[in-house]
Amino acid sequence: MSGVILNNVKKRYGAVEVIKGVDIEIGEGEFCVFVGPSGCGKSTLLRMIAGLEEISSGDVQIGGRRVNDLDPKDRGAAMVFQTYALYPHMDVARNMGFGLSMNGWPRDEVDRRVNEAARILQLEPYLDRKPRQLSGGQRQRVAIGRAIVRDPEVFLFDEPLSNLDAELRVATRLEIAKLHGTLENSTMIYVTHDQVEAMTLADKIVVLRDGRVEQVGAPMDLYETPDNLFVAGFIGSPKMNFMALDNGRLPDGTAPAVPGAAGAATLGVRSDALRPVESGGDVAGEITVVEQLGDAVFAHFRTGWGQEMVARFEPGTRLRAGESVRFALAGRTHLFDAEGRALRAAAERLTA
Ligand SMILES: Nc1ncnc2c1ncn2[C@@H]1O[C@H](COP(=O)(O)OP(=O)(O)OP(=O)(O)O)[C@@H](O)[C@H]1O
Repeated sequence: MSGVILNNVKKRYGAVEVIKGVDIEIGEGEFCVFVGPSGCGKSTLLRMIAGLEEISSGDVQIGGRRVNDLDPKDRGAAMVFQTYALYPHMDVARNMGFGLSMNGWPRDEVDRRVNEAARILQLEPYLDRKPRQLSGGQRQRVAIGRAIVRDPEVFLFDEPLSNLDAELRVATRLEIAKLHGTLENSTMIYVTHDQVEAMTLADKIVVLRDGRVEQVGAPMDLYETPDNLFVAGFIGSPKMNFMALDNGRLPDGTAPAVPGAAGAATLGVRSDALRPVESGGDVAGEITVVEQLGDAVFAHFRTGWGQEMVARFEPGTRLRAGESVRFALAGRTHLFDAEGRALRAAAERLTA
């Protein structure tokens, strides 16, 4: 039993409340990602689980035990930080085993665990190198190794990829996903502001905003059925297109073919749910920028009422800035009320 439960957790710095009552249940072996914009409280929440920040009120449980008053080292959690903070004068093996040695573990057991972590992370060829002789990705693997040797119930990752360049970020992300597969039953909590990392790694995503949970769910549930405008706009790339509705009509007076639109304040549609048409359709505009990505073409266009939107075209489609385009809504559409809450009943598939 190594799940993590947060029960009405709050954090105050003086008079300022930065975590405003958070309830989350993370099952044993689950990979849970906290995602949200800068300053929403992701790191604070993770540090409260780790024991690096005091909990102002509420409970944190790890493996069924309330850990609020336990020292970080007694919580069964190991944290991997954004800056790997390796000891520059120690080789890789010493860096990984140092914490255990300091806690009086026998040499044989430290060596055994370091070798096992090095095997899992494919660091065996580098065990006697110093950190300066490693790439950024290898250094981050050593930092992860330092957590693995402790054999924790819960791994806590605080933006571990943000110091790596784009290519290494993808490679290390895949390694972390594999690691989760290898270390069966170990629960992982991972903080990022990058929704692509969240979508690709998580079993469960917790979307945070301003110290509160906006929605919890599996990646595709959040993508397909966001609870509100914030989650709809945050999850998915490119961002969902939003159009204001007035009595079911778009700002240019068009009534889009969406059941239930009359009661909604905002219509949301992803770039792949806009089907190009020669005439008629629901939305028209002029292309401003064309992005050729190889496996897709994204056309950014400006509608007659001056709104920037984006549509996905098939690979190889030839488009130019300045061209006029028209689209029918041809896929899942999302409707939101004036408070930004999803109106679920109307969010149904259309075959326009
Ligand atoms: N020691 C502190 N004293 C006062 N306010 C703090 C302190 N530490 C963090 N905060 C505030 O708490 C809020 C949450 O910070 P936190 O670092 O958890 O956000 P985050 O979501 O991890 O952001 P980022 O993605 O930028 O790291 C922020 O508004 C921050 O300014």
